[in-house]
Amino acid sequence: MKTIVAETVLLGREAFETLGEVEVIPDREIGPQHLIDADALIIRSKTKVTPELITGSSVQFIGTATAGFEHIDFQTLETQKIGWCASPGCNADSVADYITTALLHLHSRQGLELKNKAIGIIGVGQVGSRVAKRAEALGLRVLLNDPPRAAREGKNGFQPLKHVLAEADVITLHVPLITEQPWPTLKMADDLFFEQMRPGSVFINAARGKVLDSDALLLAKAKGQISSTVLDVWDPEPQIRADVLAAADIATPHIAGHSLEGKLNGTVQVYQNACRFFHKEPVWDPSPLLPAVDVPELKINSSGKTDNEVLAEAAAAVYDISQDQLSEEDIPHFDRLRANYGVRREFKNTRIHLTEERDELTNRIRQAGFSVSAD
Ligand SMILES: NC(=O)c1ccc[n+]([C@@H]2O[C@H](COP(=O)([O-])OP(=O)(O)OC[C@H]3O[C@@H](n4cnc5c(N)ncnc54)[C@H](O)[C@@H]3O)[C@@H](O)[C@H]2O)c1
Ligand SMILES: O=C(O)[C@H](O)[C@H](O)COP(=O)(O)O
Repeated sequence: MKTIVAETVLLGREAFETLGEVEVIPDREIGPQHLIDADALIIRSKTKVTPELITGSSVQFIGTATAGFEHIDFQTLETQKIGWCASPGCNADSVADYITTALLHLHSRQGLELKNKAIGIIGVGQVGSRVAKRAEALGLRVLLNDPPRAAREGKNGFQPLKHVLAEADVITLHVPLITEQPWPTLKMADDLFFEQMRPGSVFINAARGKVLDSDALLLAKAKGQISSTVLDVWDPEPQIRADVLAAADIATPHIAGHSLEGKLNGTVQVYQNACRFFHKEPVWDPSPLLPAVDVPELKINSSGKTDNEVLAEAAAAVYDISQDQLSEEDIPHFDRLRANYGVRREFKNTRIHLTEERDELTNRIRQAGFSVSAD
């Protein structure tokens, strides 16, 4: 069996060598010539699966080690009877850590009030539902919008978009990029969306760049409709727009899902699916390859501090989001920054020790994604 593996698939060679021959190729360079005699193609989001790439190849299975999968043309897969999988939820904790850190960063650095304010979560799937839990830990009232779920499960607990935009002080997008009716998300954050938002709100996009109409964001910002902007995803990537970058208070190179666990879970999910597809026994175990956690234990002197001050200290110690801040000089290096991204471990690996017993704070720290104990 021969597998073509995109270069940024973490430990892709190690995993797929247990099934046979592996060729590792830079993500954007994978071409039809590589797939002539390949059985499987394992990618992340930078490799676009188009008819030109796979027509005439011998590929039987394509796996993407990512949550999003709009880079795959499913009509061609169906016509060619090629099996596929994505990696649902692989990096949902990573994105939830990112959003929690971003909110706490704005709280500490820009005085963003979180307690008793409202957050509107657009798209309540793997990521959105985790963000909801974390947001409650920060004292935010949570408003949920997810029309596909509301249609399937009933409207209870979900609100119409217009209502969420009008009520929330923070809006965060966690929808897939969808171009078809009945619930397209392509440029869903347009002029009308921003007009309906509460003046002075915070806007966050860590979903996909094309879910946002960048010009509408710039206009909303110019009108003072938005107080702070957090952008992890861009339209286009990797040549991101300098004017949009300049409008973002927190600007990162599409790394919200790039925790070590997020990337590794993706590889494990595609490996297991490929094994099932080719009727092979999965034998690869990545756990001996995992490096030690940087901050396994964190002692925080909580006395005299608010819950969110303690949470901000914990979040910044585990993940300092300012290290990922993009500047205009970084634009030509966007892909490289992502490919060489350092090791970031998830909150859940860190145990927080408080210097005093505070039951409510202990619960909040746990709900924000950390382990916790009082000394
Ligand atoms: N920045 C990153 O690193 C990163 C990491 C992971 C995921 N993502 C992006 O975030 C998206 C969401 O991830 P997920 O794992 O939660 O996916 P998911 O499929 O579990 O959840 C998406 C949710 O959005 C809802 N939805 C669809 N259309 C909608 C609409 N028009 N309005 C409101 N809700 C709608 C769906 O019903 C679903 O509940 C992914 O598709 C991916 O594009 C980005
Ligand atoms: O959809 C996802 O899982 C994330 O956006 C992921 O980070 C995208 O994949 P990448 O561009 O990192 O290969």
